[in-house]
Amino acid sequence: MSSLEEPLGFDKLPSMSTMDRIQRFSSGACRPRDDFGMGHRWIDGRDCTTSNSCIDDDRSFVKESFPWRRHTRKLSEGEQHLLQNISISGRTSTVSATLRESKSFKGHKYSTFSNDNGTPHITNKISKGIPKFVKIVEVGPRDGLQNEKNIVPTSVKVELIQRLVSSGLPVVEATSFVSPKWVPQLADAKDVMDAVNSLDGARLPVLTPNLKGFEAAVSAGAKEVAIFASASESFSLSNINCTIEESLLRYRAVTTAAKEHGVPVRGYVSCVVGCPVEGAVPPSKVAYVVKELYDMGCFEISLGDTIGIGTPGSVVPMLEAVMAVVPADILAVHFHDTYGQALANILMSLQMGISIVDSSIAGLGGCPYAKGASGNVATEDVVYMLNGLGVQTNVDLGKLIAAGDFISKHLGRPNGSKAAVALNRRITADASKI
Ligand SMILES: CC(C)(COP(=O)([O-])OP(=O)([O-])OC[C@H]1O[C@@H](n2cnc3c(N)ncnc32)[C@H](O)[C@@H]1OP(=O)([O-])[O-])[C@@H](O)C(=O)NCCC(=O)NCCSC(=O)C[C@@](C)(O)CC(=O)[O-]
Repeated sequence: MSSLEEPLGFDKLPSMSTMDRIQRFSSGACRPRDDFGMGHRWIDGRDCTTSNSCIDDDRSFVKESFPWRRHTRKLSEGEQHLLQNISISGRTSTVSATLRESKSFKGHKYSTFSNDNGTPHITNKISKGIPKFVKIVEVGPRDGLQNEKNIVPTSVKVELIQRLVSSGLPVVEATSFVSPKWVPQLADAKDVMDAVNSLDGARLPVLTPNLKGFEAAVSAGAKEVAIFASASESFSLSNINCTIEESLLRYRAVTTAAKEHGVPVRGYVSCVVGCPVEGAVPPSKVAYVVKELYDMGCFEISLGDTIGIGTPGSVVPMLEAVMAVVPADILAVHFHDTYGQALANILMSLQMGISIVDSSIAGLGGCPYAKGASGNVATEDVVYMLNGLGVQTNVDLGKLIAAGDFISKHLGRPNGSKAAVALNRRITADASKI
């Protein structure tokens, strides 16, 4: 497939049905860890043995993990109550007293999906396995801006980074030390780093495509770097002008130098489900590149759906293949939202044990070498969803929205976050009970 027209589905991927895969990875579907030769960290809060059973004996959950199966059994009184209140037929959901509001934003409220009156089963089944804390890696100042045609002044980039850091984000990717001929927008990387180096409260990694970039980054004061490989040969060539194997060779040089300097290295793998040129990318290829980056010492590896083409149907087998070769807790997911699938993919990834999510303020972004791909999932939308799930991020949504408005205003376009737009317009006044 050479266009972005069709979503990748299981028909393009080997064996095992969607249901089987998803259920296998639901927190309730404990599996023998010997299958994958890994520890059991990936199943959050549950201790699973090699006999495919869980110590907390939640076998019923294995059968009943997902809502589409609910109709096969009799609902409890509480469950019926909840379902009645979540009216699918209505235009807006009317979840009422069963849900408790818990957060406020700019004087109006938005809720956390927290259930307190006799409907624990459904909620537990959906949220079990989802981590209590998710680390958000903000990529807006780098991934978000790299594709902007008009050069954004350094002072605006710096203010954006300051605002993002002050919102509580633990990691803000600041810029890239790449060739200015390839990405002119980030030619001011050194100046940006000079201005933000002294900021406290967040790590500020930068992208480095080779040793030259790494050395420039370190001299500019970067304390963490990221290398970026691809699971697609074509994308590797168009993005960094070398094959996958050549890139791994370069990155080995970078990770070796980084070890000497005591600089942590994050790894990226692009095109983890699809490539704009090659179409579907086999999960085994993604797993291969991930393992290479892991073995060369990357402390964290981000899986990039560069063109935003993935659905839970293609993301699950990809994660399955990757989790077979590296531990889930070093993995991050990085979804572009071209097809509006990013939040669904994130939710599924969380249910599979991922606890690090990349996102971009106001949904900015797109790769200059992946034409047609839109921005990353908006950080505001991710935080809104996680708040709703009761997952901690330590991010102040109000400050985040202000940061998104700031950069959107500068770029002269509407904020790409739906949550930000809704909360700004206060159109959620009534929906705040949802
Ligand atoms: C990798 C290169 C440099 C190869 O580019 P090249 O042209 O093959 O490099 P070269 O080694 O032949 O050198 C050519 C010139 O570039 C210079 N050069 C060489 N390296 C650097 C450097 N680090 N910084 C500054 N200058 C550099 C070098 O000094 C030389 O300068 P000249 O002698 O012509 O004056 C180039 O292809 C490049 O910079 N690519 C980066 C492209 C990019 O940033 N793409 C967006 C990244 S986003 C992404 O990958 C996806 C991600 C991470 O977001 C996740 C996802 O969504 O999937």
